[in-house]
Amino acid sequence: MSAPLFEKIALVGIGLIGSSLARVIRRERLAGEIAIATRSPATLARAEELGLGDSYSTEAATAVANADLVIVSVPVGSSGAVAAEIAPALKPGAIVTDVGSTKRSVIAQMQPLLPGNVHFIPGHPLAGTEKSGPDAGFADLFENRWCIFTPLPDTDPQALERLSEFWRRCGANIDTMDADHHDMVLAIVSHLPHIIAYNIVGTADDLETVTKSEVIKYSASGFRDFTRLAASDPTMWRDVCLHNKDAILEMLARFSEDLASLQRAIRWGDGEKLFDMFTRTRAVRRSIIDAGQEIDVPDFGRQVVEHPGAVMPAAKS
Ligand SMILES: NC(=O)C1=CN([C@@H]2O[C@H](COP(=O)(O)OP(=O)(O)OC[C@H]3O[C@@H](n4cnc5c(N)ncnc54)[C@H](O)[C@@H]3O)[C@@H](O)[C@H]2O)C=CC1
Ligand SMILES: O=C(O)C(=O)Cc1ccc(O)cc1
Repeated sequence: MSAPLFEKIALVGIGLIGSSLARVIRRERLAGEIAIATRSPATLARAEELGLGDSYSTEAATAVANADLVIVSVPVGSSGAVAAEIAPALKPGAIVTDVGSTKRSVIAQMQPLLPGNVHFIPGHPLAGTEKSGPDAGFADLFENRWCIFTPLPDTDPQALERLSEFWRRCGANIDTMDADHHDMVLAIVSHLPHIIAYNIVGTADDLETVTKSEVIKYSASGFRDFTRLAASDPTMWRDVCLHNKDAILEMLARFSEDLASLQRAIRWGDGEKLFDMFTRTRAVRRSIIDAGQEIDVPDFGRQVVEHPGAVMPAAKS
């Protein structure tokens, strides 16, 4: 049997993403040892019950000691606190990465605190569900999904290749881009859809006295799709909104302008404009499906994977 890719992997945070990693690392034998740390004793106990690792601690510093690869999978607003905790305990030469949904803020929080003798490579697997916690993870989560790295100017190519190989063995396809570009692309393909979902479900909930329980009774599949996204973890999405503020506000401004234009077309009975727009958007979905980007999502029908290249607005000049 060949040697594992890493002697010891430490997982800091063992929710949906951390526990999916634990499961695929075990299945693919990517580590000689899996050390798990998470802040909450109840979550840690559950991870142990599920047998996700080989050692367990509420102290991140304990888990990362002697680890060759450290993967931080916590809400992006906690990245700095985790970096401060692990910094003194990291092994020289270790690779430290994260999975956060925003990259500029994570880099700003972590990089200044990490020692210069480790390889910090920010990452983001574009794979997830609306669920959270250690029970929600599954080993196939990253299968045929993108993992984006936003390397820093001095990132060691060999460390990047080693981390890329790790994610490929987890089933992912690799892409690299700079952090600002990542944050803008993700704002439109992932952050705005969630914000729009939270908003529409909130509006429907506010109308509940008018509609009585009809929102639940008659919820057609369109509304149900929004409720799935709007059921996503509140802490995680609060942090995404606060930590990708600029890009999200820019995309929201564009979105609001386009919505006003749609509103005007409806008010003035401009059927041609509505038809043309709906025809254009139908083609976007077609091209995503043709690119092989449609996947199964556990217990919720079909979902279209966000692909960074698909709907990028023109760059600001
Ligand atoms: N949920 C999703 O679909 C995806 C999430 N992400 C990113 O992955 C990261 C983790 O998300 P999930 O696994 O979904 O969240 P989760 O809520 O399922 O798990 C978060 C874990 O972090 C732990 N934690 C929180 N603060 C901590 C701290 N200071 N020290 C140690 N542990 C701490 C929690 O106890 C929990 O185990 C987030 O940054 C999120 O943006 C990335 C891709 C998809
Ligand atoms: O559940 C869904 O549809 C998602 O879009 C999951 C997701 C959430 C956050 C990410 O940064 C990446 C993927």
